[in-house]
Amino acid sequence: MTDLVELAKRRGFFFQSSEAYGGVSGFYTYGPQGASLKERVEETWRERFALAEGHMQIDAPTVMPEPVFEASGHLDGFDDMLVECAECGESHRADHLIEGATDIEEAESLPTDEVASLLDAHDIDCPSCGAPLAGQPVDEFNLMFETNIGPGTSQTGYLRPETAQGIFVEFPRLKEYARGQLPFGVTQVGKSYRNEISPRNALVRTREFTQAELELFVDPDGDEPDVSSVADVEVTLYPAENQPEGDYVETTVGEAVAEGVVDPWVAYYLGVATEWYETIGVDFERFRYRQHQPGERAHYATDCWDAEADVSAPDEAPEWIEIAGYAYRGDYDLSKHGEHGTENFTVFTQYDEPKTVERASVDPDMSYLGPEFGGAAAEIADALAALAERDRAAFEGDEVTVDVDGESYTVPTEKTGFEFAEETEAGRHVTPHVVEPSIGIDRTVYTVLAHAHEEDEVDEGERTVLRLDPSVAPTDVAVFPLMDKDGMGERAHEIATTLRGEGLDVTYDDSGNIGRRYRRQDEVGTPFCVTVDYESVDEEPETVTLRERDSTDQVRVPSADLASVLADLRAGETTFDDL
Ligand SMILES: Nc1ncnc2c1ncn2[C@@H]1O[C@H](COP(=O)(O)OP(=O)(O)OP(=O)(O)O)[C@@H](O)[C@H]1O
Repeated sequence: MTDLVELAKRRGFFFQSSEAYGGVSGFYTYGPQGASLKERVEETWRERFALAEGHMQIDAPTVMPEPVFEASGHLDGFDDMLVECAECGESHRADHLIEGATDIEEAESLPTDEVASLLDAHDIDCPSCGAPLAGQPVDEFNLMFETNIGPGTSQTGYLRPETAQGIFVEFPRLKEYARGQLPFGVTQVGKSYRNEISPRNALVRTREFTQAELELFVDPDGDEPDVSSVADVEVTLYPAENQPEGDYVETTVGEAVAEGVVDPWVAYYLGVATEWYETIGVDFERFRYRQHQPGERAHYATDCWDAEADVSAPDEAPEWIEIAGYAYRGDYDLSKHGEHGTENFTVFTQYDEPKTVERASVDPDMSYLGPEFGGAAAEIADALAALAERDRAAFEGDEVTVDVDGESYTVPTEKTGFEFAEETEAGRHVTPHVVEPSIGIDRTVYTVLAHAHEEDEVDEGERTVLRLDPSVAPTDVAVFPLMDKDGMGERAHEIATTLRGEGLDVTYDDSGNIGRRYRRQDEVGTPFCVTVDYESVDEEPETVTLRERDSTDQVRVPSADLASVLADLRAGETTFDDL
């Protein structure tokens, strides 16, 4: 990681923020190259996950009030295990220390006291100063950043730990925009915040990061998805039962669905995602979808697969990081907001044909039931309502008997308010289930850089090159005058301006010898360089040298054709060899 992080800093991809004040860990600034690369990765995501799929996009606030996170479960449960070193005061993820020192894979799912005993039993030391951590308490630490909304402490708010809540909370309005038709999808790209105990590995674990999330709302009793458009997409799967040592399964999305290996909705998005990862230049030799172990999944999720990338440097041991999660989340999110919020989080789905349904009901209150019913009137009313729904015949006699907490109560039937009717229903209210592709943009950017990063030999000697796909490279083309004299500088400026006018991102560089300039562009991943030389200014019609980054091959191209040649090369409609 260090070579890449050093290159990223030197060439303006990313660097630690606020270094003038000593820096603060877990916060990174994207420099000129990185900001552009990140923006392009986000843009390609939007094109594939929102525009091509016909989904909505929203942009919700990053601060949300406390009740949102009470409902979502983050306030109670969004914790990591913290152990602090008594010697140096550094904080560490206790579960990560256990995983590093033992065969235990998901220490996160163990109780804190057990993790504390494991720290003792395995004589685990502080990674920062080497002092023993034995005897130190392990605590649950909530990862949300808390803030006050408005002056005083009147209202507590939190920085959102995931963009998803902004979508769930607005569901009652969003469903109107979708005209109440399921399935429909809502996307959002934006910042999320987690007060990570131990931020590390540059962009991989930060305290402020960008997520791109899609929440697809589906009818749990509706049709299965049509995966035909991505059925042939090849995927490398690492199913739960094959972990940790077993084989990967090389298959297609279509086969994975046919064989029941992946939930069909999740599989559809693994297909969409794979197409997207290909466009941004992820190396599939170092990429897999790993299924969550049952104990690792959130209790409400029925299937979840993480996209994982190996971001190790060449010749180093693999270093797998999670870059995204693709999950079937059931109705958990909307049910919770339905229970806590004041709006309706269900959707009315219309049947193809109206249906006749039987409705049986009882008096919902029954507070008139006297002391002989032990003050259990409300519970008796509930039990009778449930009985009416499942067994209408129980109300045919003069009395009806129900059990409440092991006690039997007999109520005169006329007092139950039992009613029965047949009704015609046009549809029903359902709480949609959620299918969620949740992508970390920063980890994706990091993967794209790690997979593009190479050292190779060219005529001019050893070089560092980023073989970035032209669709995400921060600069489309660099324009150089061979020397800034004899009109070459002026022509190069004019050509740069013309190309900018065509919508290309162009760098102009006239400093240092030409070899050095090529090398600089190779290091930031610029796919093509144009050089204006003596031949260019002397000959009619004017030609320039076009150099390709990966092969370092050069051809002469008429200046007048440059914009269209570059457009074709970027779109993959022509190759450099064809020129
Ligand atoms: N601290 C972070 N820094 C950068 N990206 C993050 C961070 N936490 C989460 N992400 C990104 O958001 C995505 C979805 O978030 P999710 O809640 O599934 O992550 P997670 O499983 O908690 O990640 P981890 O287990 O690595 O903490 C992740 O796949 C990752 O790409």
